Amino acid sequence: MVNQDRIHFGCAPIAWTNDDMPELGEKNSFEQCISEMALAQYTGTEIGNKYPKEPDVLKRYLEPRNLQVASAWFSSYLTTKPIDETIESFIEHRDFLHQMGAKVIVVSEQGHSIQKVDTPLFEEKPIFTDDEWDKLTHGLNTLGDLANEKGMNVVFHHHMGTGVQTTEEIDRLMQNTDPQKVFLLYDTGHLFLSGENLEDIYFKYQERIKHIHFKDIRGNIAKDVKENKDSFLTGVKKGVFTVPGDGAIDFKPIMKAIFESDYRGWIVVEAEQDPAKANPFEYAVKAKKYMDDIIPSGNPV
Ligand SMILES: O=C1C[C@@H](O)[C@H](O)[C@@H](O)C1=O
Ligand SMILES: [Co+2]
Repeated sequence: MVNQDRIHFGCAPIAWTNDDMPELGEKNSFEQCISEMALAQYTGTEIGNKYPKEPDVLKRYLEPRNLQVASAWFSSYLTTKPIDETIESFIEHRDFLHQMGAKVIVVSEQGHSIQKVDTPLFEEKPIFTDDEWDKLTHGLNTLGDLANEKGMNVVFHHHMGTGVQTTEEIDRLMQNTDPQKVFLLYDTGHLFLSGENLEDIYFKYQERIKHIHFKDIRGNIAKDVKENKDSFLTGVKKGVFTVPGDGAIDFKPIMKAIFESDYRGWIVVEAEQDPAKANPFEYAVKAKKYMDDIIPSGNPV
């Protein structure tokens, strides 16, 4: 199978409107967002808070623009709340994504997360206890079973400011979950900002990686965020994240590794920054051009 049939490029709405900080891009409309993604030659999207909630309505907007739903974020609280609460909201989310034709469900553990809290990102990340790790890994296996019921997969999102951020934490999560039930989302921006080795992690988990987020890091701003003890969201507002090709990450070896592996699925450009400073359409176009340029030769997309 040629790569154009197995690897697809999507774009996340977070560059137009940021669900964590609705004041960023509040005037950008849903239709502007999806029309600009399509114009920039993406064929998939994730879901933002301005998207219609009813599958039939959303399909009516996406189909004429040749956009599919790649996935959508789900916050689990397996370490801090009764599992039944997570299961109930997960099933609703799973069924919506299933109706939209998505194959993977992005799950991030938000128990003790400082992602949305005004706390120094590099000093205060949570560290799970052994008991919390057990709750998390057992709970994820349960969510994995629920996803598999619909022919879908859970892809776990390691994330800055959460209990699963570093290589050691990703290793522990992968080792203690069932490889048939829990897969990995590979997010370049979070790995780089955390100081992890991107290629090592790709090679180690290539069989379990079923969804990819591409974002780049502005090195000077990352340094500033660290020195100023800024929070995650302050870092975003300062512009720590940008699109692939615009920052410090070398995406060429990563793209090569992805195309030479058996990866099938989406590469979603997900670069949250202030749309008033970084025009989302211009950055989406720039990212697509950069990615097309670095696809290893012999793999037209
Ligand atoms: O996948 C993601 C979804 C966002 O809400 C999150 O904060 C971002 O950093 C991310 O990687
Ligand atoms: Co991400």
